[in-house]
Amino acid sequence: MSLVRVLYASEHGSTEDIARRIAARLAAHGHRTEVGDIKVSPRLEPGSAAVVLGSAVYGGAWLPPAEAFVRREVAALGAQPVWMFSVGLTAALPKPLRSLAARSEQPRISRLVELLRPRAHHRFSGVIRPEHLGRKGRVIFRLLFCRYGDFRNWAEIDAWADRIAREVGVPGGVRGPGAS
Ligand SMILES: Cc1cc2nc3c(=O)[nH]c(=O)nc-3n(C[C@H](O)[C@H](O)[C@H](O)COP(=O)(O)O)c2cc1C
Repeated sequence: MSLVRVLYASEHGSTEDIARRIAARLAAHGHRTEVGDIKVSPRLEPGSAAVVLGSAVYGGAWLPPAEAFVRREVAALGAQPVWMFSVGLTAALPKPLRSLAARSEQPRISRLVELLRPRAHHRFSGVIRPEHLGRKGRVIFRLLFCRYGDFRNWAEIDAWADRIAREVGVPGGVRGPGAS
């Protein structure tokens, strides 16, 4: 059974949980998986047949270690199918802003997607708590009518992982940005 690496960068843990859930789901489909924290292991270990790569989004960008990882490992990643996911706060926004944010371009992340040309790039909602923000951030958050909470949609995450589980090992004719 070929190995699928699920690699993540997380600041407060919500992206790590999503990465572990994706890996568990892939394992449930019979794939061999390994989960890795990019901050701890900043190189792509050899031996995988596919990679699922995700980062929390801060200031419209992936966390610096995740961005650096993509740029450093672009050649090795290009030799195997890659799926990307970003974890942000779309669901924390008030309704009128939510769909706008979901559709809006995040240029720094788009550049990574263009570089890696993953089979898919998916944006998940994560977790936002008052203690994650400074005083100014909390004021802005309130002024924008944002909500604190855990907005992870596990059914959506499972469904995405299930699609990956089905596609791993299928020759890569569908390779392309495929942002969703
Ligand atoms: C200071 C700060 C800045 C953030 N900036 C963004 C952002 O630009 N875009 C976004 O979608 N989410 C943003 N978020 C939300 C985080 O991506 C979200 O809380 C995510 O779940 C964090 O993942 P982690 O728990 O793995 O660190 C921000 C959160 C904080 C605390």
